[in-house]
Amino acid sequence: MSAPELIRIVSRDSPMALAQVKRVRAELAALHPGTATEVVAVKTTGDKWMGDLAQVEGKGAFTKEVDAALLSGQADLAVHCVKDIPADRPLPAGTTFAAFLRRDDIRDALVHPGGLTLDQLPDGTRIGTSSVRRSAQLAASHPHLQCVPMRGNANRRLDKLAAGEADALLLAVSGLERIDRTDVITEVLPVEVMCPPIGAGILALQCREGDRELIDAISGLGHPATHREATAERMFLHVLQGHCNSPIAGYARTEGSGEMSLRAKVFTPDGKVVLNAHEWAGRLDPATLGTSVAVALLRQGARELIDGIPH
Ligand SMILES: NCc1[nH]cc(CCC(=O)O)c1CC(=O)O
Repeated sequence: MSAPELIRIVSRDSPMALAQVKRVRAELAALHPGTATEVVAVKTTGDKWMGDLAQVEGKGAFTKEVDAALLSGQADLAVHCVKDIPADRPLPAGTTFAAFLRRDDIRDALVHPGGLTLDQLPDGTRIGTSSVRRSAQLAASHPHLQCVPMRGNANRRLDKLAAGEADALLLAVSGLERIDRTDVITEVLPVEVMCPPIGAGILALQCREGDRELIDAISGLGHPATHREATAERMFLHVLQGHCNSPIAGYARTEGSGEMSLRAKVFTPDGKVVLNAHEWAGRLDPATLGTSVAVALLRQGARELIDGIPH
């Protein structure tokens, strides 16, 4: 198989994003030993702005500058967390997903410097999170805890925790693995306790549409089950027209039998209303499964819940 001599990889410049690029380079080196890679690191609006994401057109705050580097030809390949790619609009015109890497852990973890688990946290414990998905689920299951807004990349949040801005954090296990900080995890929360976001733990490799040789070379890094899961989850979010601050959670899972199911939830921010849906793919293709689960939630009133949150 022929592969380009040089691939310029663009990504955010956070420690987590750069670790993701390192994985991509390692997988590329194994598959195409003759191909050199270069890293183009960019700061995104989402990294620079520490206020409410909705105020900086939240959708795409972590992807806009990366996409621009790809489209302008400054780079050839973009690495994104699927979780951060808006699903309520198409990918930027002229770009396409060339591969989804094998999925990492999809769960969230509790980080509590005192070593407590979620059920052991005392009344009024301040959990640093700006995620409506996390705060709604916590409000439902642990109403005695208090969420305080916290943004910034995972390393910065750990610094803020150490500085006393919160008593505990919820962070993605996969993210902590990538920055090599699983040592701070005091409890990995089962998906039944904290339903993950759409696209959790998946890295997408995005190229320019016309770049045939590169797309062919990259597609060898793709993981088929992850690709199906990402497709089902993103179609689900697309049909719901979820936004960056949506009270939406869900995950597709491929069982040992090879069959995939998609479970999803929509909440009110106070966690008092939780809509649930779970369907098996059966003969449905992944995108149709995503549509079907979204429609099931829309029938239960999901539209009102999603639109009820400012964005
Ligand atoms: N919001 C930032 C972000 N985007 C993706 C991940 C985790 C890694 C992933 O799911 O791919 C994180 C950190 C977190 O939520 O703790």
